[in-house]
Amino acid sequence: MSTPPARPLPYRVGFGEDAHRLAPGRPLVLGGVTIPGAEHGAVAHSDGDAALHALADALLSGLALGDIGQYFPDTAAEWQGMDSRLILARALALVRERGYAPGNVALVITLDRPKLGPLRAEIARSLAALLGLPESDVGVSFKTSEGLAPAHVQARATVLLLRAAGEP
Ligand SMILES: Nc1ccn([C@@H]2O[C@H](COP(=O)(O)O)[C@@H](O)[C@H]2O)c(=O)n1
Ligand SMILES: C[C@@]1(CO)OP(=O)(O)OP(=O)(O)OC[C@H]1O
Repeated sequence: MSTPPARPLPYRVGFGEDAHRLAPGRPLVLGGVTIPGAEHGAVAHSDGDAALHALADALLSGLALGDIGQYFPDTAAEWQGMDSRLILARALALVRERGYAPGNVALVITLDRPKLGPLRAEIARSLAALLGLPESDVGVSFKTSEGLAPAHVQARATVLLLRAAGEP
């Protein structure tokens, strides 16, 4: 996929989002964490981790590198049930190859149930490890849809990309 070389800006900002319908009898995975006791999980080709999909798209968008569907088509049998941590790792590699690295990230997950607040630290720790960031640079927020979309999980992410030291 040919993309024009990024201008060597010292900072770049990216934004991504993802949503999945929820259905009973499947796990709910968010930020690489399987949510204990969740009665509904994401309907998806992969493991349906909307938080990692939003973060991966945020990384890609900061350098105009398209979106995750271009790298992992949801029609390809090889990605059926895939661990979305591989998607985030690929987006991170593409960003790093171009001389950038995440500075900090902000993630909002919209989910009516279950309450994710008790898992905030675990989710932030998981994301920090996947991104190679301190937890203090990983902002994780939770919202409900106020009953508008109870069978739906959505995530939105913003990332600040920093030009790596020593890059020309
Ligand atoms: N799955 C969720 C959703 C929300 N929270 C917490 O509830 C607060 C209120 O959410 P509203 O959408 O009604 O504003 C929110 O600020 C979160 O702290 C949660 O823990 N898990
Ligand atoms: C992750 C991929 C590929 O399995 O599919 P889904 O798991 O359905 O997720 P979505 O964000 O709808 O599309 C992106 C695809 O790359």
